[in-house]
Amino acid sequence: MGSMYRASKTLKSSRQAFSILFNSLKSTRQTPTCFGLYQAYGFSSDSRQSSKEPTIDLTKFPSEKIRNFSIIAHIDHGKSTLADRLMELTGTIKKGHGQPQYLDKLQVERERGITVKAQTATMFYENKVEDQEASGYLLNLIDTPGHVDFSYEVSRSLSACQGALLVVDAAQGVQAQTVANFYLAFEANLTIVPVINKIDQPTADPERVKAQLKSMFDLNTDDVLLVSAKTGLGLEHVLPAVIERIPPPPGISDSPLRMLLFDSFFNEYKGVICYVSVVDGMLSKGDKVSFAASGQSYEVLDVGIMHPELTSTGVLLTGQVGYIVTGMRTTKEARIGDTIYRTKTTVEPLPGFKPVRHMVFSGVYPADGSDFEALSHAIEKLTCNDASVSVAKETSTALGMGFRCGFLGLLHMDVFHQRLEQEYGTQVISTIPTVPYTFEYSDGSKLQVQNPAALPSNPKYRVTASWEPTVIATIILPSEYVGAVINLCSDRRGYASFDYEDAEYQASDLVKLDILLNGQAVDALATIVHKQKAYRVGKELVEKLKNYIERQMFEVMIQAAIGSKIIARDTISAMRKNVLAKCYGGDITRKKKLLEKQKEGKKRMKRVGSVDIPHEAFQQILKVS
Ligand SMILES: Nc1nc2c(ncn2[C@@H]2O[C@H](COP(=O)(O)OP(=O)(O)OP(=O)(O)O)[C@@H](O)[C@H]2O)c(=O)[nH]1
Repeated sequence: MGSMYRASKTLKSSRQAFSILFNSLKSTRQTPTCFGLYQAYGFSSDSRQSSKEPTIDLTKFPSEKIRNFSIIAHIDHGKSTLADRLMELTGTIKKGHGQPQYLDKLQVERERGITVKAQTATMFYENKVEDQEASGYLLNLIDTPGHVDFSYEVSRSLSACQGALLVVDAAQGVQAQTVANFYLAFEANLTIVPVINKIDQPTADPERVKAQLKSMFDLNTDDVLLVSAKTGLGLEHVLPAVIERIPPPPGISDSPLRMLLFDSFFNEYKGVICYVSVVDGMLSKGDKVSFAASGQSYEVLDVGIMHPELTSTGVLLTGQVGYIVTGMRTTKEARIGDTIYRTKTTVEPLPGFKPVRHMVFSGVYPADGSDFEALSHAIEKLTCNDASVSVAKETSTALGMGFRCGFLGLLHMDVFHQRLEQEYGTQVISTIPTVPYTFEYSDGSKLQVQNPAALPSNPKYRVTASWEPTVIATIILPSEYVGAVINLCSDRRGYASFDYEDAEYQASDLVKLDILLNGQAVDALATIVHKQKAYRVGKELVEKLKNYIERQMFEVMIQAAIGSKIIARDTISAMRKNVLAKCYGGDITRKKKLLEKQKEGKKRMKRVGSVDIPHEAFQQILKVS
């Protein structure tokens, strides 16, 4: 790679423009299986049933013997592999455990080879300093996702840490998410330990990467650790550096208990499991605790650490990170960022987390309308493990009852759908993702729209102005590609796995594009587009729909319209389809089978007016750029 070029560019970008990236990221969907939740969330079969006495004595680890750190990096720079090696080195997992990237526990993570959930592991390590006796330390490691859509996971994880290993690929050097994650850690006042990984690669150039770290982040080149998480080279220096450079957690052990609820998940047997970091004081099993935001109180039924599976310890001390089980039944009671304290004491609540700003909204509907309740339960449980999704009920004439969900980006949205399928066996139809737009009418009123269907097609007052959100995007690339990337940016109105932050709304010429079937608008297919693109998008939508809608007993007219103006149209001619035609009136079982098959087929259809639309049509429309 040549010299680095760093461009900050305000990209007028509705996230629709990310669809190329999104499509390339869409994994091959596999037959949904209900993934073993115990495995996914680190319950060994032991910890499910046994009330074994804790064997780990955490009282041996006062704050000065604790280090809490995250591993942060750009995608694929080797965080999870490094986490594996550190866990092996400390005996937390066995060498050759047969499952690389151990902390990537979700099926979606293993299939896509990316981390989407931050995972914590507690390790015990004997640190030997020359001429001194070895001393035992408790190290909490949090492996974090690299993709920008999951940066909320990173920022929450950092709140439970005092330091971070900033991992950089020795060949690729500093990339967009290296920069973004560095600043997240820097702003959180964490001590940063730079680690150049993959030095075993033939194209590795650690000296160049060291120079980047110095020039971009002012990190001292002498402090940079050189490792290969693959071969184990240089790894022996990592944990001593963590202990030496990262400060212990600053809490006060004889102050009243204060804990931060930084993550949670739902377990069918135990209810909600809360991941906590003990800021002050200590907690024991049987204690009564209250949650500041929800106002609820509970008895602590189990308390322990992630070692790396949930392991009861009976206590958690100041500075430690672990889990608590309280018998909490509904996921709504666990509000991420909440402060937990001992009931009947008064404490200052912790600052919690910045509210999430959702970038992309889409409707999520059960593929079979009757599964609404199942979808509702699945979403409730999944959002317990992914607090960055917003959920509100909505109804569509075409798709029935469902939810409007807000996501941090298109990859996040896609992963959420995949988790619904894989972990809860729920098949969903999602509507075209949209960013939130604002419209102003001639009477001076303004409308914020997260769902294109909610925008009147023929409003009472004329639209006088419209705005779309923008981002400040940072693209890091070798200088020889600058021209090509700038062209790509202006053409796609925003593209790449770059980093971005919210900027203000900008005026933009937006219109609502309706899709009509035999004159009736399909609310689930409505979209808001730029006026100049409306004709092309309308034509594409009509063509795609034509390919997916089968011939029916009558003619079907497909139209794209802006208000009352039709901008594209096509027709599917009528066909009489009699499934029993080939039965010659004889075999009754065969007749029944065919009718059953037809009924099944109908179930996979959504009816708009008199027209049946297959589920696939809705899924495929997502792919329109
Ligand atoms: N050659 C070489 N490959 C490595 C090394 N460390 C990791 N890898 C490979 O790099 C790829 C990505 O590694 P991961 O550990 O999944 O990277 P990650 O940073 O956790 O990825 P995300 O969580 O998706 O951001 C895998 O194929 C690893 O086997 C290394 O030291 N040398």
